[in-house]
Amino acid sequence: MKAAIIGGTGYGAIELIRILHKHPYLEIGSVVSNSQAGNSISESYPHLSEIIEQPLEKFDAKSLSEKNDVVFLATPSGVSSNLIPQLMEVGIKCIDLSGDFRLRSATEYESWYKHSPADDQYLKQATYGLSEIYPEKIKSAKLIANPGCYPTAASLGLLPILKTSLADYESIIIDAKSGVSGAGRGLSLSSHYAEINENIRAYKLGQHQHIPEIEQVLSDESDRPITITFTTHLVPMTRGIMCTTYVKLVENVTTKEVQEIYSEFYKNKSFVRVRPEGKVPATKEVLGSNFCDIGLHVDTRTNRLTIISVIDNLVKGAAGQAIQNVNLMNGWDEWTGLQDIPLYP
Ligand SMILES: NC(=O)C1=CN([C@@H]2O[C@H](COP(=O)(O)OP(=O)(O)OC[C@H]3O[C@@H](n4cnc5c(N)ncnc54)[C@H](OP(=O)(O)O)[C@@H]3O)[C@@H](O)[C@H]2O)C=CC1
Ligand SMILES: CC(=O)N[C@@H](CCC(=O)OP(=O)(O)O)C(=O)O
Repeated sequence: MKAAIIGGTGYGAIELIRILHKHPYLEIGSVVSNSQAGNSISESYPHLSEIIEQPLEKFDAKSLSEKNDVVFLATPSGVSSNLIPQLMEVGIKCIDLSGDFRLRSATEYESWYKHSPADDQYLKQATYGLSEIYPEKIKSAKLIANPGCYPTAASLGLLPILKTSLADYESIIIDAKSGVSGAGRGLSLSSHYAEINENIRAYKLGQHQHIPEIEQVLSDESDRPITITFTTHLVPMTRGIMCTTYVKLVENVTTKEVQEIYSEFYKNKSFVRVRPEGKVPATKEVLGSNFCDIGLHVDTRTNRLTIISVIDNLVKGAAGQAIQNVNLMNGWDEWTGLQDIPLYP
């Protein structure tokens, strides 16, 4: 089968290309670039020279659907809400890496994303692609809203405890850190070397666009409205997200008992690794891979659970999970094309 990628010279697209290069059943059919059509991808990314000399194309929904079986959109927020209706009209399946189809409520787009939502009829057709939680819905989906990077790490870390009666649902605090590639390839003052090197900065306090996304999935899965305190930090590394999440417990339980709940919850999920008691993961332990690693600690003095969840923002947080979803949609093994062990050190 063939895949088209839109947003061709962005980081999400380049990560899709890296994974698809090794995928046995899915090859790159088209790469669309707004800014570089007519050039080869290796002109923008010399590390691909003589490996992938894909010519970059202009967007044309009909021609993409004739040459490809699936389209990945790795475009900035506000772009795929216009492109996906055109692609769905010509009958091609879409996986959107942006946030344009993740929220169900159109009004939330105006307040959190500051742009108009996609047409309601298309919003309604989107399946939220958190692979470990919604595999059955993903299998039959025509449009996948691939989860955001922070929501992937935060939700996978929180859901097992929220599915028990042990959590105080009003007590959730997520302290999140991301490497700079999370902001994409575009230049900005905050990712300027002198601004981020040897520096840590909290940003978008109380305003991050991932707040409603995380609240939506947590509320859906625990059958009650959940609100969170969520603070993001930019840290001086290239890739990686760590969410340090705090939840008050309403009963006395030990770390070992919570660890067993998590191991049971993820027992058949290849990409979520729950660390044994006393061990917590670091971002480098998932670098370049599709893993989400989770470590747990119950402070018996405060009866508070600390959850550490780490992912590579460009793999499990974007391109890797998108490929995992296409694997599910086609009945292929979830691991297909995603077998890489993390790059270490
Ligand atoms: N970086 C990350 O870790 C994650 C990113 N995401 C989301 O995935 C999407 C892609 O992210 P990322 O690749 O990092 O972003 P980048 O900024 O690196 O790339 C986006 C690409 O989209 C294309 N583009 C820019 N403006 C337009 C436009 N107006 N119309 C059409 N295409 C345009 C450009 O490529 P070209 O000119 O070649 O078309 C650009 O390079 C974003 O929505 C992002 O929020 C989600 C999870 C994690
Ligand atoms: C480090 C950094 O800036 N990260 C970005 C992640 C954005 C992202 O992935 O965007 P969507 O999920 O909304 O598509 C941010 O915090 O806005």
